[in-house]
Amino acid sequence: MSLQSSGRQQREARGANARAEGQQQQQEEERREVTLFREYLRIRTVHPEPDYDSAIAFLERVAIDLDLPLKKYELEPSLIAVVITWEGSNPALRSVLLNSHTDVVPAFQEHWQYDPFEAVKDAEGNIYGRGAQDMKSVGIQYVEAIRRLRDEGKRFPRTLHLLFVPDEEVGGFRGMSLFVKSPEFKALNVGFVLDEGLANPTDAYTVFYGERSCWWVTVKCTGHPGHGSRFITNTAAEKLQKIINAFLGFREKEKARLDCSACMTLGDVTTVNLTMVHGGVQYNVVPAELAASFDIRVPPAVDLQAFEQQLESWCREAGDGVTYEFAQKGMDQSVTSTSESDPWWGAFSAVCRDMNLDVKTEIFPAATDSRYLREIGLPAIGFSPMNRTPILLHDHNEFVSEAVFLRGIDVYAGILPALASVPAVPAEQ
Ligand SMILES: CSCC[C@H](NC=O)C(=O)O
Ligand SMILES: [Zn+2]
Ligand SMILES: [Zn+2]
Repeated sequence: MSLQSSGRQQREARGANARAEGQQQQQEEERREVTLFREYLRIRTVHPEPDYDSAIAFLERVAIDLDLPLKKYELEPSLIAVVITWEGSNPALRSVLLNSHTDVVPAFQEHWQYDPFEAVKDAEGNIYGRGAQDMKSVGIQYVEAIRRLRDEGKRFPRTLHLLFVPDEEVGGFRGMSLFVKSPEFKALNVGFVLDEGLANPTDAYTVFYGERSCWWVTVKCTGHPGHGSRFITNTAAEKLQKIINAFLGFREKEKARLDCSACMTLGDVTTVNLTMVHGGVQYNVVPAELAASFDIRVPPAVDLQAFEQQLESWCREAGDGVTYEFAQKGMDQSVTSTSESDPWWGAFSAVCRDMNLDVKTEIFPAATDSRYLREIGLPAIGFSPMNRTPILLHDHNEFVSEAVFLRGIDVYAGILPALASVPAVPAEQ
């Protein structure tokens, strides 16, 4: 038997130590907000088989504890949206929707310092778990901010709805996409939405007012087949080479544009990634068909018609028999107003200023459920209040510190009253 303990044993030992420390600290002083957050992290709502039943049971307990009504809406068998509502003093006004998704992406245990579903808190107070940033923290921060405001006896004119949706991490097609089209959603009478954002490693907080369109495209190249020992003309591979060069050449240019400007962010440029290649039969057979799939993200400022013409011309120039097909083609480019004269943004930004939060507005680089809400004309802001935190969503060792998590509750306890007190906007008068 080796004297050296395996990586797994070391991890387990570290986990046990941290757990022991965590438990000791918890017995002494852990705040209930943190305990609730860690409890939520331990629920395995992880794809491909998320345990939504346990998440719903957890939310039912949260609602009872908050003394607020909870409603469940079945979007598809076993896919349920949960809404917890704090009614405003003037429920005729449009409501504020606080959205979060309950599902999380898979975690590869062997790359984690601690078990991704144990919610270990280390000696520095960092809480590790899949969903720590994306976005179980946010769901609990909404809950705890509301609890605090209610405990203080506050009440605001506008209704606040806490929405917990499934399926976001696999596109929201069976989640938010269905929910926004339902009469039950319409009945929520939503006027403004807060949804997820990203951590920011600096002192600043990033706030997202739009997102890039997601295009997933497969380019199919056909050509002459034949024996692998010959110079066959007009092959699928030569066409594929031109396609890859054109797409990745454009990628280089966009990357250079991002790298050479300090004020540009990922959301301002187009990214192109070759994510799959398909085709071929055996070593000595020149294939009649090869295909490449690309994940392309296009900023809202780009003319989508012109961009598609560009793709079309790259395919034409690659030769005959080159076609493309979309698996995903986001066409909505709505962005939410960040004009100080906009009543919602005005309220949000004013309260951030009052709290001395340094806010940076950006376009979200990937896709969130906000796109379904913006598409039906609702203003939506992506905001996960995590500054001084590395961006670790979907990454190994996802964590947020206890201090940042708790500060985020203070931040919402400032923002929610401002949003729920926005005076009647013109459409409501
Ligand atoms: C367009 S469906 C995919 C949605 C996914 N959202 C989070 O990572 C993304 O790839 O951005
Ligand atoms: Zn998310
Ligand atoms: Zn995610």
